[in-house]
Amino acid sequence: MAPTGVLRNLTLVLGAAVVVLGSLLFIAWKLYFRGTEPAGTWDGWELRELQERDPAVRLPSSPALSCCPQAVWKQVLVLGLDGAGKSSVLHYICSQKARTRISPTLGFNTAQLRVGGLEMDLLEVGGSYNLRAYWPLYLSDAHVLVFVVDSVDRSRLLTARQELHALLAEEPRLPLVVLANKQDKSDALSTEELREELALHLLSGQRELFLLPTSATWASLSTATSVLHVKSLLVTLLSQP
Ligand SMILES: Nc1nc2c(ncn2[C@@H]2O[C@H](COP(=O)(O)OP(=O)(O)OP(=O)(O)O)[C@@H](O)[C@H]2O)c(=O)[nH]1
Ligand SMILES: [Mg+2]
Repeated sequence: MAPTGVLRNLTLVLGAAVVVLGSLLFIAWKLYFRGTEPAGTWDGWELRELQERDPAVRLPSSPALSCCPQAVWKQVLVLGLDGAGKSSVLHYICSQKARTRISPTLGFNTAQLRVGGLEMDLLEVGGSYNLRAYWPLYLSDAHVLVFVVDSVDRSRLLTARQELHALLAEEPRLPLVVLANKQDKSDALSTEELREELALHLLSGQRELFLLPTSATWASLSTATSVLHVKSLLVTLLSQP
């Protein structure tokens, strides 16, 4: 391999390692301080984008004093291939607004939502090839996995299926919410077709498993494919004892 190729690969690996370290630090930070932030409502949300170059610098400032120490903290891990719509879905869930332009996630995004006594951290790890190797590191803290699939991207369905099955092989009980995203597109596969293509029956077993059609566009705000249904489902799932 030419020296420039080696250097490029080395840079990619180092970049990804920095991302992972930063996000693990962030999770540790959240675990350490969980329950010490003020409670809010669906309107009380934050979305942070932490890029690969300076993850530590962008860590949140010191948390506020405790007002609701009894709040229950849960983490939702949002994964899926690059371009599937993870950031769009997150943004929509948190702000109830669709975004017309969104950049690929180079590291990870995190958002916080509070509903009554439930505090949810939603963590998206980018879906590009070099970041997928790190997905399994985030599973152990997750209470629910949301896996977003581009319902139009037929050529990569097999890859999505392989990544999902590999991830869950070691997690037989982790609840799974699969989002059949981009249902607004005319050539989108239906949820039944996707259930088959992703071989979801092999993943059901002991876990709770849901497959929802979604669309993270303005036009779908009040339709059956609205991402807002995901929000309700997550609250229901995570409110269980
Ligand atoms: N038509 C349509 N486009 C969507 C939908 N959701 C996302 N998109 C578009 O798909 C592209 C990728 O969306 P992202 O949200 O960045 O995808 P991602 O899964 O976060 O990708 P990575 O961060 O690279 O892993 C963007 O151009 C979005 O505007 C949807 O429901 N319908
Ligand atoms: Mg993204």
